[in-house]
Amino acid sequence: MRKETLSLYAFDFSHQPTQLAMSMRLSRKFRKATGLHIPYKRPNDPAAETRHLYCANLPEHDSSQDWRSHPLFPVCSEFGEVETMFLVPYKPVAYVTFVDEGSARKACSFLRESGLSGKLVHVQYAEACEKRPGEPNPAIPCTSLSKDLVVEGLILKEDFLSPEESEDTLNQLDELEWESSLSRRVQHFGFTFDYATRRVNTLKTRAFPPFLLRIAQRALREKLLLFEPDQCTVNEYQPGQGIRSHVDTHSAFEDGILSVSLGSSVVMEFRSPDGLSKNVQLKPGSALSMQGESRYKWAHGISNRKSDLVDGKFVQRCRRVSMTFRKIKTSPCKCEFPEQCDSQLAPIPKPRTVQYTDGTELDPLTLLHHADGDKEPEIERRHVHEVYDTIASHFSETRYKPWPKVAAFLQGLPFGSIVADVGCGNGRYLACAKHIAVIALDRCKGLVEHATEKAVLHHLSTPARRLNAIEELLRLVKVGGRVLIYAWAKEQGSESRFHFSNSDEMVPWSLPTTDGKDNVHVQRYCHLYVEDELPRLCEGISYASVERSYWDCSNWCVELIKVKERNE
Ligand SMILES: O=C(O)CCC(=O)C(=O)O
Ligand SMILES: [Fe+2]
Repeated sequence: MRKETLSLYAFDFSHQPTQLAMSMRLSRKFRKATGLHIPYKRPNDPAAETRHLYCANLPEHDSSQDWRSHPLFPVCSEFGEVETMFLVPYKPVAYVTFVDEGSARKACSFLRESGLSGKLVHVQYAEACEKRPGEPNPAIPCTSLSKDLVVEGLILKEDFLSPEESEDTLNQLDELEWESSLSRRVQHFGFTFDYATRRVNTLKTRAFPPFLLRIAQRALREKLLLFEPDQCTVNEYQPGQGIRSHVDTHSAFEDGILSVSLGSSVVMEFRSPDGLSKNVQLKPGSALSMQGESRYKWAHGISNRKSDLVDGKFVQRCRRVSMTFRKIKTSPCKCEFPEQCDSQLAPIPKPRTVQYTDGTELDPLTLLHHADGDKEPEIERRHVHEVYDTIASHFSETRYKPWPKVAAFLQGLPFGSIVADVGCGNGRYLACAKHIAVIALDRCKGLVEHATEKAVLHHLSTPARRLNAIEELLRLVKVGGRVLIYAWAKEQGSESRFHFSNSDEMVPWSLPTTDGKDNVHVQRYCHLYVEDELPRLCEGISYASVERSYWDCSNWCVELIKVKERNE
């Protein structure tokens, strides 16, 4: 019974379900077993001839070997330039990408007729397909050796702790209390680092225990740390858990950040703003020191997956515990990388007045006081709706990553839930959770079980309109349904480019022009929420209760539950 009801609403949001990989079973099973995605798929049109060939029934190979040493390479090269080959691990299968379709066609006919080394080869055309987020990219080199690190300022000391010391340290950490407010368990020593704001909380302190002090002293002697650390964060990662790509806040910490690994090995990914990627395997007992360019310019992160690809082989992850040692910074950062530096970010100009097309010129915030009754306030019409119409496509290009806590909210909803995403923008949350149906609000009156609202409430210019919007969201959900609301915070995190002094501000948006001339700046009206403002606004709503209220990604957020019908 339950199943039947669910199947009505459980939409599959994976785009193009027909586009499975070349050998569908191979690809699915392979991905399940290894976590690695084959970067090719069967062409949409079965008759299409592409520049990629799928070749099966090949002689056995070692997928970590250089593809140029595979016997298929010289044969294919006879017909044109081979751009790359992908040797599928554990399978006698390879994909060959030529620079042009003509060469692929010739090689395809030859291989179909003559095979390889006297053996029949099964050949089909394939299409290249994007790697999915979180899957290892076999094209990014991964090293576990210090000598191969090519990121300036990155130092890897493989046997920093002996296996006995590593085990002993892990046991000592496990005897202490873990905090579990994040998705990962953490411990803080010295000052506390707040992962939400990515800033240090200088009030909370907990002394370094002697075993951590000893490790810190050794790192200092070995120049893996440049300053005596006064902050250490211990992170626990279960298989499948990671940390999103980030540059440790420049203004929060001095140069020289040290990560010591315990338990399992993991691959840490480094990305430079110039588009370069490098992967580093961190083995248990190793110490990775980020100094200079690697600390200030490169972002580092760990993908949420269960195994990593190292030298073409899969390494399963187990529980990993890392100790990150840092020295907090008390003055603005003056590094050589201003584009990555929160202390040196240039603010977008904020003119006092705006010249409107009808010739009038005024300070837009003066419009705020002319809001009258039910009519759409002038400030929202000119500085929210008209502005978003102008910037829509550029805005959408810059908003593509789902925020983890919003995604977690969606993922935590019961199977088959129906969700209204109010203010869904370019729909970046549509594919976050496949077990729920995310539908347009106005088409599903009365059907919606839960609602999320992001980036709408902070554009409403009066308290009455804000309350109305929240009540409207609650009207849409059933009793027991949840409403998640995000609204911009006056207290911005360190990664934010904005600094707000007032609760109502004009926030510029810089729009690139198509003719390459100077960017145009448009002004968006925003009401910035202070701590507790959202829950206080909701307090007067008798038919809903505030389940949670928190700060995330420079927004204040509330999660409400509708406890009864409005008029009950
Ligand atoms: O777990 C690690 O090795 C790194 C942690 C990290 O990058 C951080 O806490 O900023
Ligand atoms: Fe970090």
